[in-house]
Amino acid sequence: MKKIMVEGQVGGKVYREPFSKGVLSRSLTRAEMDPDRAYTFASKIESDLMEQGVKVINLDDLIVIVREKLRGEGGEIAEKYGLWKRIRRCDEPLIILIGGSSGVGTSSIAFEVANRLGIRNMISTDMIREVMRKIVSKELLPTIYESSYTAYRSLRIPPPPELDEVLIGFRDHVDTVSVGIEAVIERSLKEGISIVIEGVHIVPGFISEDLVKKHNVNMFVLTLQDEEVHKGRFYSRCRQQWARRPLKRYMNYFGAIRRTHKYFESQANKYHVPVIENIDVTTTIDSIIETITKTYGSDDDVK
Ligand SMILES: Nc1ncnc2c1ncn2[C@@H]1O[C@H](COP(=O)(O)OP(=O)(O)OP(=O)(O)O)[C@@H](O)[C@H]1O
Ligand SMILES: O=C(O)[C@@H](CO)OP(=O)(O)O
Repeated sequence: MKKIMVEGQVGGKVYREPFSKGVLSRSLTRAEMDPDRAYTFASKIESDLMEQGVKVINLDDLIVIVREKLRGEGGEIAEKYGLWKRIRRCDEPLIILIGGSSGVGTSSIAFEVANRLGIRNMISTDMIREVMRKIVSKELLPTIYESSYTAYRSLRIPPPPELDEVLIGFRDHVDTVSVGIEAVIERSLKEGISIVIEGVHIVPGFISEDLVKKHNVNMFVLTLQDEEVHKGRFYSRCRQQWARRPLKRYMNYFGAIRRTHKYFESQANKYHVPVIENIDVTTTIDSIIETITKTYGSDDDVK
């Protein structure tokens, strides 16, 4: 039996490729459909098209057929599938910035959001900091050789006693790493690459306004009001086999980390950045997706 061909366009050039149940089911699993059900659903789509004698189907028409069939099986997956498709087909890249004090869950949430939206690029600000450490000397920028919550220890000029030295150090540290973050955002925008950037250095007010005001650049701050829950996150992470960062260090500096946490909240409020209490992963993800959906419209907005 001859395969159905799917016809699309890339850069104005028409291409054709065989209909693949695997490709379609992967899109459906991103909309949180169970993998087995997704493959069965994709097989049904293929057999329906074959019964209708379809030889070539346009990609846009295929997406409409899938979405209509999903609506018949429950709206939530249809909506998530529609959002993902809109993001993938949008000309502009989606840049998502997820900040928050150490341990609130920025890495974990960033990974989940990237997966849900089918965004293949993700980078932590820790990694950006690591690169910057190779480029500048400790003498020139001593605070980036520290953690964000210990940067005060390397301030070249100790702050006046009336100021909070932890925050002065944190600001100096973040301000420097923000230069690297802006470079990643600018490159992503120039190359049209959607990306998720996460970490303690994503602080409202430290990244250029010209970048964060763009409608396809979305910043979020994660918080944890309950200090015991926050502490628990360090226990949970340090229990994981791959964890290399010592629990004792975070506990020793937990007071400083909480001061940066408070600073995140005040900066987010000052710059009107959405603050999400990261108690439950699914709720956090849904909250981020809901905000982004406003950028990309809902299913009904699409023709
Ligand atoms: N909503 C959540 N519910 C339960 N556990 C969570 C949640 N979010 C993250 N965690 C867990 O909390 C721990 C810390 O999360 P994560 O490493 O993402 O924090 P982080 O903010 O990236 O910390 P750092 O910036 O120091 O790397 C991990 O073990 C993670 O699995
Ligand atoms: O600087 C920090 O706050 C954390 C962020 O992950 O990095 P580290 O504790 O590994 O220095």
